[in-house]
Amino acid sequence: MTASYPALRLRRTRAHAWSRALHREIAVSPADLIWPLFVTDGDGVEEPIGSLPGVSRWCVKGIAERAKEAVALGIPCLALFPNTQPGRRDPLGKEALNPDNLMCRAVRAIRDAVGGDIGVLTDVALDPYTSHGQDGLIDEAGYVLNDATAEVLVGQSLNQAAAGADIIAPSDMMDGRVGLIRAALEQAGHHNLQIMSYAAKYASAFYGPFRDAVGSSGLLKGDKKTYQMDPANAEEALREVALDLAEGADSVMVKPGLPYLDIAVRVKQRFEVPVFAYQVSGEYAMIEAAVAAGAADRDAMVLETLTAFKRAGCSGVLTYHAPLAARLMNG
Ligand SMILES: NCC(=O)CCC(=O)O
Ligand SMILES: [Mg+2]
Repeated sequence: MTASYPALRLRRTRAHAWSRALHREIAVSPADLIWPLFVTDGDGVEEPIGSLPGVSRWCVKGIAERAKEAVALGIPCLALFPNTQPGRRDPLGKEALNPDNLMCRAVRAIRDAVGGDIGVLTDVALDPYTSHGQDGLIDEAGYVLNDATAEVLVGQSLNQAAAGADIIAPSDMMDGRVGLIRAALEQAGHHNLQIMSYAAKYASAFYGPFRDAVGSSGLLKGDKKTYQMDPANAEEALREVALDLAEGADSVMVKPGLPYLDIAVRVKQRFEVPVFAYQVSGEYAMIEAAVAAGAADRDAMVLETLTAFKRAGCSGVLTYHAPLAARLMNG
């Protein structure tokens, strides 16, 4: 039984800042953020990414500096993505298995710089390493092979684990790979290594700037619709999540973010497990374009979108705005 107007006036609790603070249902903090970073070769290199204004690729040393910055800001985790040199890309993505590849060097540099003060999430998929830009191995027709790819992903995961990764994050959408990776990690003694699976990753138009950032956009022919999900499907996302949890994922991700908040809500309500969202490159670029057009207040928009993820039930958000957001939250 609830009162009705005028006994009930919902504006009463909104009348003062102190009261709004008192009645706020959720809060966002730097601890909710995962900061994605792009790694490139060289020494003292910072390469701005045209389609992601304000975001750069950093050399390994630069990544170590960003790790120190993240620790100072209270950001608990970094996500790494390599921009592999063209000469090191091949149809099989073999560079993913190189213990001295960009990703592994960056993990070790972060460890040297800040020890265990920050978590390092490493992306598992072959698109930054293949000469065709697909996330896995392809047949003559260009179809991405599931089981052959999953085998390479296991090797890639073990390679990242050996370098010191804290969270293995398979983003490839092959069936069955979480179980295979989990079994291999257990067998290798990595009992506490987390898996955050990109469980519901959609074949989205919002990934364009990311492909520029890792250098795969010019290589990719066709699309990724035979493995990433159809944006029309929600029930299928719940099946994807159920499968990855059964195979040993510790947490699951929904990607992209804002256009798929309904998926995040349904996953959280159904499974009651840690859910993360990836506010992807195209979402970042939309905010920056709106700001550049004089149509938006960046700080307010960034904080509002992060609040929305938290309200939807997400434990955290991968966002390129992480350092800005942390600064704003820290006041
Ligand atoms: N596997 C990571 C991504 O595909 C990121 C996409 C984006 O930020 O657009
Ligand atoms: Mg799946």
